[in-house]
Amino acid sequence: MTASQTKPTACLALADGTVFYGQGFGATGETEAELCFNTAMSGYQEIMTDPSYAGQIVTFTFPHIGNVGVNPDDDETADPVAEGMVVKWMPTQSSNWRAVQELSDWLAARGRIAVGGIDTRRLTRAIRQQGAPHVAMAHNPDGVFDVEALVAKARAFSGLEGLDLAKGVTCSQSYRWDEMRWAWPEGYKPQTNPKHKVVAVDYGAKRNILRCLASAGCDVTVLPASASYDEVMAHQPDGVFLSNGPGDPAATGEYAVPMIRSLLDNTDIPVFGICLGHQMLALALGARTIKMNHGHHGANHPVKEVETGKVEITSMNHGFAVDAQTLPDGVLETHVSLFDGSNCGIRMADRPVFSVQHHPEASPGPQDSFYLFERFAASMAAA
Ligand SMILES: NC(=O)CC[C@H](N)C(=O)O
Repeated sequence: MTASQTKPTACLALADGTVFYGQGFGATGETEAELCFNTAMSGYQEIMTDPSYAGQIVTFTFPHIGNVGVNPDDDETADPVAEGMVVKWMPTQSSNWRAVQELSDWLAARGRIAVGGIDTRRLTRAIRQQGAPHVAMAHNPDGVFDVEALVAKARAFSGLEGLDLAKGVTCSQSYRWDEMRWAWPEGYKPQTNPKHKVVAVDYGAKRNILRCLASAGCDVTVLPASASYDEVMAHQPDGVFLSNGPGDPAATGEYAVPMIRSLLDNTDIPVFGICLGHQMLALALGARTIKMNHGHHGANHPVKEVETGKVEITSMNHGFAVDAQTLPDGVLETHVSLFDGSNCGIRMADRPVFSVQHHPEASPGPQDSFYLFERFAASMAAA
């Protein structure tokens, strides 16, 4: 029997009333969220555990999801933070020497709903056309759904605009990070003696970003998102790192921006930001952020470094973007997306203060962007 002939056990309702039926896996129950699509062909576990996906359900355009199972090493944080997943084919039994659990059991243990047997191509077209929709999703083994109630739930979902979700995924206390990357760009020598004291502000940091900082020679102390200027400076950092994270940058900026502004006004220490951290820095410098239609979520996004003309293939996950038109004098646009020309990087013209929209830590994805960590380390060495 194909999935379409089997009695549906999961239902996905879009706010416009479109309904998709499929086979549920993972946890049972209901959830509502914004729906996005991710085009990466690998890394589903890293995607599901990327804290930046809080408040979102991910549609995977690659059809074979779950086939390599899950393992504890690939988590970007302790639990999945994406609300749920939508896939084309039901996961088959996993086959990989690293797998310790099936995707479905892993999701069930973590309370995350998934649906398979969905026409993800049709769904992706709908997301592109209407912009990331608000949806409600239910998994019920009895196959009984109150579709009208689900559509109403989807309509009632507030959306991500105005939501500070970083406070829900940041660490509760400061901690040290010293684990290194496991794989290296060709010819790269890991820095085993940390030289630079770095405070990493955690808006929802992925572990592999912290590993990359450690591998570039940073002695990393991670602080909660709400850390004040005084709390940051108490660590006497050589540099400050601003992490990725979920939700609307303008909302998180309400408390993050004053800290970053104080840092820029009162010190000349290097600052490096990634994704939400990039947006925080841009806001602190006086630029604005905007909601994108359907965002960028994938592992093959070409980004051009303006100064060199060099193109890097990057990993992306963002639904908001820095509006390059609003960058003030003295702040340069350093990187642009070759998909749609949107801003992917900035730097202050006269100081080692810079940030990028993409995820240069390469998990998942290639290693083209690792130079950014080395650039941050070099700017601290030069300071
Ligand atoms: N990965 C991120 O840090 C995402 C940043 C922000 N939440 C956005 O959606 O644009």
